[in-house]
Amino acid sequence: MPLRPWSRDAVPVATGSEASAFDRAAVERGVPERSLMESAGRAAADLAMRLAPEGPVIVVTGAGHNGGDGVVAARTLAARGRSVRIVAVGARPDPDPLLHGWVVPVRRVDDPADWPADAIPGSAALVIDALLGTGLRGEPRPLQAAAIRAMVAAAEAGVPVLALDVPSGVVADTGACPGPSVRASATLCFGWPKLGALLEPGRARAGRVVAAEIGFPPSDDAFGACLLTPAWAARVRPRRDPVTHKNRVGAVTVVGGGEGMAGAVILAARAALRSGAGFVRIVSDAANREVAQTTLPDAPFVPLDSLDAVDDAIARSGAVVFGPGLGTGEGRETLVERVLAHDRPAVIDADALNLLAEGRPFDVESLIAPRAPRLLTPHPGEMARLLGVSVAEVEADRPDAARRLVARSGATVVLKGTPSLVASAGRPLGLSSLASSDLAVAGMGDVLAGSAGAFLAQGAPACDAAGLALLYGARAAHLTGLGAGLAASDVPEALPRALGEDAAPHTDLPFPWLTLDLDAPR
Ligand SMILES: NC(=O)C1=CN([C@@H]2O[C@H](COP(=O)(O)OP(=O)(O)OC[C@H]3O[C@@H](n4cnc5c(N)ncnc54)[C@H](O)[C@@H]3O)[C@@H](O)[C@H]2O)[C@@H](O)CC1
Ligand SMILES: [K+]
Repeated sequence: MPLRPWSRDAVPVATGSEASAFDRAAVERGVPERSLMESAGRAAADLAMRLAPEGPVIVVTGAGHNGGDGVVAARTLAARGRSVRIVAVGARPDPDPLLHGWVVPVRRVDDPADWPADAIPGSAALVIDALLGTGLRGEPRPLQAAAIRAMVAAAEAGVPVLALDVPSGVVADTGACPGPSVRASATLCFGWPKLGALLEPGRARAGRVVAAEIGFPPSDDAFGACLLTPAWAARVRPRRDPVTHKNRVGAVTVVGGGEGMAGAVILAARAALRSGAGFVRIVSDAANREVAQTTLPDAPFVPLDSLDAVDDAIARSGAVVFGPGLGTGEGRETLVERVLAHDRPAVIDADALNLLAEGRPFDVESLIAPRAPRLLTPHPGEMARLLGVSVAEVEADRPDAARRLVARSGATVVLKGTPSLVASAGRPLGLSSLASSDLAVAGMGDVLAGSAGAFLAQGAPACDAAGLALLYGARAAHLTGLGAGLAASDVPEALPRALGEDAAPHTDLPFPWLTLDLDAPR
């Protein structure tokens, strides 16, 4: 199973506005706009020839620079002997100077009420969508909406669509689709992947996301987000010294599991062990002792009402995982106070978050300026409770919700979902590159919390621990080969294989300009 996505490291991700500001700054410092467009269009022609090695290509162009990229791609394909036609939507110069004198048939369409049915024939081998890029403002106007609908119809008839920079109709800042939007089989982003192609609903429209180096200056710290990839994980993950002992490689205490909820702590504890922790303790309801010790004899058991023993377990640990299956019944406040009084890196999950959301005994603001890193791992429902908003409001702007919880808590935040996000003060927003519907199964949150706890205990900063747990957990799930039949308890067993994989990320795209090759969502 080839390791995907391919990249050299984490990949900077630009919103449409950041990309436009960066474009302008590059041009102001003397980078010729035409040379950027030339590289963009030629990369598009390279990818088009790979996606459709033969047969006619239709390029749908708009009036802006996205359309210009499309004209360069059309001219390059024509110069390489391919049959290509432009469908020009809105004004472009005639003849277009970007054609460099090559003759490419152009069909102009100006009337939204009269979209020619044969403009995009079902016999086309590929449609290139160069209608709207980062310049889209508001809902596509009637003419552009008609062109988008024609491209959607072509996609539904089985013609592959290659979108340039962002599928037309998708807002490059947010992934929102205020009107009709193109369904691309692949999207080629110029310079950097656009945030809107990585966040839903834009992600589902973008298909495979490929990014190309086209001659921009370095982007150091210019953008607010980055894609966390397997190549990044392999670089930052903690590794054991050859000479060491069990307490030096990460001791974790998992605190959770009210009566009858032993499964959650066992999953988290097993995930911590399988993520490389050298010593894992379980603190849980006394009623769970037998099942915990039978299922996971490796982990010493401490009953959670023996508060002095709990203190002792935490004091001996490098990190705490607090909350899986905990329950929010009476008396839990004392435990919250006791556990969070420790100067220990902590993953705060599930019912520990629900207790904080109710201010029992204090709220997330009291976590600010902790002496040790805190990692909060809410799903959208828990996030909504913590912020006092609806789940719909969280889903409407997930990066904003994650950043707001960071501002309120001072902690690092993982907002689970597609994709899961990692937010931390002063760091770009991390997006997990390994989302899959296979992970939508009960107990995956417990596995994530346990795994993140293990990376924290091994010395990773909270944001790295979060990203590592997301990526290795998802990769482990993939390696099981169980698809939609995956159970959370399968994942810890596959974590060592994911962590031990020495395969380099793989791509079948042989282009020197390639900076990212990310599969379509499954
Ligand atoms: N400026 C640069 O340095 C580079 C820009 N590049 C390309 O340029 C694109 C951005 O170019 P532009 O800023 O010209 O913007 P676009 O080409 O994305 O869009 C602008 C055009 O869309 C129209 N438009 C905007 N909102 C609309 C709506 N709601 N309905 C219908 N039409 C609408 C505008 O009237 C204008 O004609 C990028 O996405 C990328 O493809 C690349 O060539 C790389 C270099
Ligand atoms: K486009």
